[in-house]
Amino acid sequence: ENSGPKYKPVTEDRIIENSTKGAEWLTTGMDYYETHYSPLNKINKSNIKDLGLAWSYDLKSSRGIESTPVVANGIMYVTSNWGVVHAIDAKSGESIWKYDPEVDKGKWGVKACCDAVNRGVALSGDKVYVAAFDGRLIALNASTGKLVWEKDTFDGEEGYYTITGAPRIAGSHVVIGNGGADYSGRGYITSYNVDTGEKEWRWYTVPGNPKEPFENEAMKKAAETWDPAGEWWKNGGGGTVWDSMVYDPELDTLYIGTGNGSPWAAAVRSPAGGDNLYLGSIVAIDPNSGEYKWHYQETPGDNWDYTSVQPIIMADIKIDGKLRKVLLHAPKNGFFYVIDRETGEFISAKNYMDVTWAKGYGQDGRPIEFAAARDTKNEYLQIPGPLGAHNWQPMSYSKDTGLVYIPAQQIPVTYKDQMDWRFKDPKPGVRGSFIGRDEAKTMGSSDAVSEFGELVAWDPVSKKSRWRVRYDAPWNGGVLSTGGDLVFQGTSDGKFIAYAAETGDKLWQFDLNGGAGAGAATYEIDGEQYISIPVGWGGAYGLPRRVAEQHGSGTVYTFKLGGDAVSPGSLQEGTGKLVEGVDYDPSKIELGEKLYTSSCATCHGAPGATKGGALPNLAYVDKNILENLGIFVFKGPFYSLGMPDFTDKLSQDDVSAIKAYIQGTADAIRESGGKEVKDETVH
Ligand SMILES: O=C(O)c1cc(C(=O)O)c2c(n1)C(=O)C(=O)c1cc(C(=O)O)[nH]c1-2
Repeated sequence: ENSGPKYKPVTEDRIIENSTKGAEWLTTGMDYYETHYSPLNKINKSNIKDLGLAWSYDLKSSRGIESTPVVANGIMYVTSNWGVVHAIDAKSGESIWKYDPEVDKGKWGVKACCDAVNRGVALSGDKVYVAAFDGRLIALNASTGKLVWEKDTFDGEEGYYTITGAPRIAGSHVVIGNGGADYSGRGYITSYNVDTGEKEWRWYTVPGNPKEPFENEAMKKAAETWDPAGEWWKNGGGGTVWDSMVYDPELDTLYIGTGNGSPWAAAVRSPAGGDNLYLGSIVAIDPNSGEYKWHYQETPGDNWDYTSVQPIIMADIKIDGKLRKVLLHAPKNGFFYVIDRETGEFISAKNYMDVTWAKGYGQDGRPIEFAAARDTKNEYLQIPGPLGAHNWQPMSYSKDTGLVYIPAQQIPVTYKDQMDWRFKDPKPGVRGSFIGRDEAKTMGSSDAVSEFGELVAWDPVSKKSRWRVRYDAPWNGGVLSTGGDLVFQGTSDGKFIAYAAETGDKLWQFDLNGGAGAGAATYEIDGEQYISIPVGWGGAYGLPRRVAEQHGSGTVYTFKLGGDAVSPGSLQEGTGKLVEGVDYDPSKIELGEKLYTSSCATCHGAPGATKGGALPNLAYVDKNILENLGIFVFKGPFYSLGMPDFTDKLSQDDVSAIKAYIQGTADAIRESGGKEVKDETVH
């Protein structure tokens, strides 16, 4: 069937060998260390001005693209929404095959806390592995795209689980976690045999019912750090492993980052307090047995949606004159960690962005918190907010400069605990509760502090930044660093930029068809170096709002020296005109706002807050759509694209109230001369 050259199996030796050459990009983070760094240097400071588009490839998608391309045997593997895999000729940009797992989007879209995204594939042997949004781990023949095996990693217990992360290979095991901690859900990872797909082991990240036998010693220990009066176990407790895992073949250890608590408010989840292990932690696991080795908890007793799932990098660096095998980590909570990956020993933690929840870390590796950040009565200003000082966008560690390049941001919120909150008790006005979210916090915005983005060049040894580039807006893309002394980053305002790795001087820039999020990859074919970035605006911040004016179809842009391909255009999304003329009863606006907050805000944002992100802002839709809102809300024409069905949740009267709120807001904005409203619906 395969007409091309024979596919050379991807092995551990080959990944290790390639890490010093860089001709291929064999794991989502380049190699096992997941540095997002390549030694390739044909494209460098002296010739970067000649970098041009070699080819572009239309992913035919409209939501966030978050997958770093993986390149082996001249084939690039990129995923788009819901877990669709594209195999592309990495030199020409021609399609080789495409695999669509055909997720039932109407059924699963409602469970997307943060857009129906996918962060890429793993390669092993002659197979490529992807996890579909609906929980299936899928093995495909890497040269033909034919299905080899697939497993339901939810084992039929769907709840509110989804998968957005890339699987990782650890020896003969392929391991995958899931998302769902914002909707309850008990986090776990599962291992399958790479060849047969046979299930090998499962490791839960938080304990179950303390009255029942624990799965293992680690769960027993963990249960001592939760208050049983919190009844977290009835609904899950959180700790989902929805993004990073790294594998060290030398130590034969898998490192996972765990997610936030569910619900977010610690005082509701575990009233007597406690660290609530293993939330907000890095945990080392033996990939052969699935047994716990050690953990380090970055955010004890998470109270702020501070996931530790953000990309983990392995490095071997000198600290106090001694070469240490470490993990480098910049989770949501704003601190940069260096952890010994042999022992789990805490080496250092220092904030890389402003934080209002902790003053710093003690020698014991515990944060010194500010009391206000656990105030259960008063509203407080939380920095970082729930989208983090750094989210899933890959950071990069350059072996040449010794710096970590962090796509950082500040998105503050005001938080207030909802102490009377109950699991799965939908109420008008409780954000996201009609689509199953479990937060137990209300959120607002503050005029005292601003949102912005920053590219931070961080020295993990001196614990200081060497340079910073400031952006007006947050949610900028992942970072690639190269042996050409270059750092590449896509931005939320739709640029692809190259900086000098030592100084942060801007050297080159290219206009994209929309805001970028995914990290770039680089590889070499026939003596030429290529740099490739998949672009598609979305994700948690981008779903309801946008930064760039332009918004295009998901597109892979690939560059080379002297490239002169024609750049793809962008679509003009919507009219950009406030909706006008829908009849409504002004007395219903107040109820409408509450119902909107419970049902619509997570995905569509506040009406009029921006002109819309990957999904439309409802103050800017066509009059016909708002007039006929009921058609869309009850298993309507967008259901098959992932729009929830609000049957049994909203009545026709409720829909009228929501219409009144949207049209009323649009009218108010128009009357005020077009001033955008504040978005109180962050995350
Ligand atoms: O708690 C979870 O299980 C979970 C899952 C996900 C996800 O799977 O994408 C995100 C988050 N949390 C989250 O907190 C978050 O900020 C986030 C951003 C994104 C994204 O892709 O833009 N996903 C997620």
